[in-house]
Amino acid sequence: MNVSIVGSGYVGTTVAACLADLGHEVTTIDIDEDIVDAINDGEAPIHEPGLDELVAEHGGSRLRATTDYDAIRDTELTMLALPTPSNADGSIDLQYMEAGAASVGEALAAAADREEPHLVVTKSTVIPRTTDERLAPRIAEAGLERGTDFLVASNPEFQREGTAVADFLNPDKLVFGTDDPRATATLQALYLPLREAADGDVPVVETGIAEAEMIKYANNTFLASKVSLINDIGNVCKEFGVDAYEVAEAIGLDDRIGEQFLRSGVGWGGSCFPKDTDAIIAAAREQGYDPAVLSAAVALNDAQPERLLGLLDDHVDATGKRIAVLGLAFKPGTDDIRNTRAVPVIEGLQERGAEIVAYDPVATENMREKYPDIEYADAAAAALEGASGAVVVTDWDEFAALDDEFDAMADPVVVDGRRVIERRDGITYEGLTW
Ligand SMILES: NC(=O)C1=CN([C@@H]2O[C@H](COP(=O)(O)OP(=O)(O)OC[C@H]3O[C@@H](n4cnc5c(N)ncnc54)[C@H](O)[C@@H]3O)[C@@H](O)[C@H]2O)C=CC1
Ligand SMILES: O=C(O)[C@H]1O[C@H](OP(=O)(O)OP(=O)(O)OC[C@H]2O[C@@H](n3ccc(=O)[nH]c3=O)[C@H](O)[C@@H]2O)[C@H](O)[C@@H](O)[C@@H]1O
Repeated sequence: MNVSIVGSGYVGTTVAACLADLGHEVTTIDIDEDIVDAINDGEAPIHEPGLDELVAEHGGSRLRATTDYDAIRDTELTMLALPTPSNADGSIDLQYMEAGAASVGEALAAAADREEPHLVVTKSTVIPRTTDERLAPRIAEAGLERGTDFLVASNPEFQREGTAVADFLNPDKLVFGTDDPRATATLQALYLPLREAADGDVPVVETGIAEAEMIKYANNTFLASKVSLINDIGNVCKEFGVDAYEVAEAIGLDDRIGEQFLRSGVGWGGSCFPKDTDAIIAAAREQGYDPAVLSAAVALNDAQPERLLGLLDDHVDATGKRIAVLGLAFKPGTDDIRNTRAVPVIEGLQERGAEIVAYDPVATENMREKYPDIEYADAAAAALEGASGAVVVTDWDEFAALDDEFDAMADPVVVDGRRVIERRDGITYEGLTW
């Protein structure tokens, strides 16, 4: 199948490379010429395990990139994988989606007759009814008729950063939100090679467009709330001196609860959980409903970094003291610092007048751009040397191996926000929820 994908970022590039690997002819369209050149040269523009190999194999052949929207005319289906950031009030900013949809419409309108309507698929995460009410009208503006010239659908993406390729190729489910059997048939054909190559059966959810859009928010906000709930329970555990990780392991054995996403600590960050939770809360409020549990999940998440620092305060007055921050990325395996819990931790330490020395195996340069004035160490050991306290923000494996390095601290107080460090003799250890 000939496929085009508008927006060649984390999602667009991963999906494009995987679809090319499954045998489709794929063209990505991006306004960023560096991204376009990289893909055509066989180089992945972003870092994801397994992506370099796929782009090296298919880039410039079955996988191409361009800045020219006219390329979509030669394809049967266009996915929109454009950013959906937050406005200042947390609501969704649809400017990129609307601009992309309008450009797709213009490109399609300039083409001569086509036998079948072109399918435009919303891959990005958008509020229910966006595809119908905000995107389809922008496509039609160029003089096209929905149903005759084009169809729309929603096919949300559930891949995670750091495992995006593996997640896309072996998804827990595929969601096809459509209002026309021709759109469903096209999506079925698109994903047939994936389903044939996947390790097991891949359930397909055929549903309406708004339902598909909502499934994505429900998925992300459920997981974010699950982490907030275990953090809430973990905070209670801490009050009683109970180990929240032992509790989580036991409750995770109940199939109705499930063992995943029960790691309590300093909270959730990243490019999507915070933005998507804020966006669906804002959209619900606009409809006149205030989602109490989701709002509480956000409030609890916002409070965890200060609880972490409160435990540090119990042992050290950080004013004028050297404090090590171990981990800056929003989760291990990535250099992404978007909405990382390290930001409120750093700001809380700055308010206390601490002298911060930060370390992360890969995210230092990104954090340096945001906070150029704090000190960055090139190893965890160097960050700990002479420090009067250390806080652990990201669960990098390498922190679990730290041992003698704590001996070099001026005052060996370790407050662990991710349960990576074992309690041991010679350090004053506080776990956030254990
Ligand atoms: N990053 C992730 O792991 C996941 C993201 N999502 C959702 O997917 C959507 C896209 O996210 P990312 O891929 O992370 O964004 P991104 O920011 O990495 O990529 C977006 C790309 O669109 C390009 N672009 C912007 N305006 C354009 C235009 N008018 N025409 C052509 N290209 C344009 C940008 O240059 C950029 O390369 C969002 O809605 C996000 O919530 C969903 C699942 C996972
Ligand atoms: O919409 C998206 O962009 C994606 O958002 C998340 O993926 P991602 O943000 O890459 O990372 P996760 O592994 O979900 O972790 C999110 C945050 O939750 C935290 N977390 C996760 C699990 C846990 O048990 N405890 C916990 O604190 C992580 O440290 C991290 O800060 C979802 O898991 C994906 O399904 C979704 O496609």
